[in-house]
Amino acid sequence: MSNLFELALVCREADVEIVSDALMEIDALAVSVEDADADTEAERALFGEPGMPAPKAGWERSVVKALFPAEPEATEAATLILAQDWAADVHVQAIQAVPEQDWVRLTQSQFAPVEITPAFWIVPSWHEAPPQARCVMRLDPGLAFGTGTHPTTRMCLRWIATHAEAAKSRSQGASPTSAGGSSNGHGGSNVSWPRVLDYGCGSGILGIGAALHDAKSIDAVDIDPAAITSSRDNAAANGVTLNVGLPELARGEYPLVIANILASPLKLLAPLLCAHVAPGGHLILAGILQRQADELKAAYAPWLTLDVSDLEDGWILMTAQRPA
Ligand SMILES: C[S@@+](CC[C@H](N)C(=O)[O-])C[C@H]1O[C@@H](n2cnc3c(N)ncnc32)[C@H](O)[C@@H]1O
Repeated sequence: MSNLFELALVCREADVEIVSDALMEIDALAVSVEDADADTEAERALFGEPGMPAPKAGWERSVVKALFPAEPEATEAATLILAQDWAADVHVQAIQAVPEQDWVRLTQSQFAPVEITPAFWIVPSWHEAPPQARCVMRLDPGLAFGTGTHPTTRMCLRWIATHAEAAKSRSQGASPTSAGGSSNGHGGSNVSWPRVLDYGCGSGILGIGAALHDAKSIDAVDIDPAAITSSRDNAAANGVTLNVGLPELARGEYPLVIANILASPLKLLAPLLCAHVAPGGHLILAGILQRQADELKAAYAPWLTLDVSDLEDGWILMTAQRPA
C-alpha cells in the first residue's frame, strides 16, 4: 500500500472551521480535528453530562490534520493556507508520510462480539459467533444508536434475556393447564411476552432482543427516521418481525414496555409510558445516571413504583411492575 501525506496545522478554536473548509477546498482527501493539548496539563473536558450542553464548543487549541496523496500537494496546501490574511495564528506542526490503512478492516476491528449473558451475544456480521453463544443477534454499527456496547443497552438486553429464561423455565415446569393462564400475560410455553413496546428503538436492538427471546408482536417506535429504517433493516437481518414506526404506532397495553432514552425525556414521557403497561406487566427504563434515581422515582410515583434493578458504569436500570 502507498503512503499518504499528512499536513498538521495548529490553530485557535475560532479558526478551526475556516482552516478545515479551506483544506477541503484545496482537495484534501480527508480533514480531521484533534485537541492540540490532549494528554497535557492544558487539556480540558469538552463533553457535558448526557442531556446537558457541552461546557465549551471546542478545544482551546486544535490540530487540523489533512491528508494528501503526495508530499508536494501537502506542502503547497500549507503555503496557500499560511498566505491567507485570516491565518496569522495558524502554524504548521508537521508534514509527514502516513502509511495508508485498510480503513474497512480497521473500523471492523473496533467492533467485537458483545456478551450480554454467557448464552446471548451481539455479533457483527463479519465475526464468527463465540462457541458458547446459544442466542446470537447479528448487528453492525450504523447511523442509529444501539450496537450493544453501551451499558444502558446491555442492561436492558440482560433484563430481557434473564426474564425470558425465567419465564421459559416457569412455563416448562408448570402443568399444561396452568401454562396459558398466568397473570403476567405470558400466553404459552414458547411466548415470553405476547406484546412488547420498544419506545425509542434506535437500531431496534431491544425489540430484536425480545423477538430472539420468543416475544411476539413487537412495536418499535422512534422519532428519528434513521432509527426507523435501521430497525427495519436490522430486524430483517435477524429474521424477526418488528412493527416499526413513529411513536403514534404504540397502541393499548403491553406486558413489557422498554425505553432507553435519557432522564429528562423519560420524565416527560412518564404518563404515556405508564399508560401502556398492562396489569401485571413490566416497565423497564434506561439512560438514567445513578444520581438521577430519585427524580425518576418521583416522576413515575403517581402511576408506578420504580426500583433500581441493575447498575453499570454509573448508569442504572430502573424497573417497575404494575399490579395484576
Ligand atoms: C439512547 S437511544 C436507545 C436506542 C436503543 N433502544 C438502545 O437501547 O440502544 C434513544 C433513542 O430514543 C429516541 N428518542 C428520543 N426521544 C424520543 C421520544 N420522545 N420518543 C421516541 N423516541 C425518542 C432517539 O431518537 C434514539 O433513537
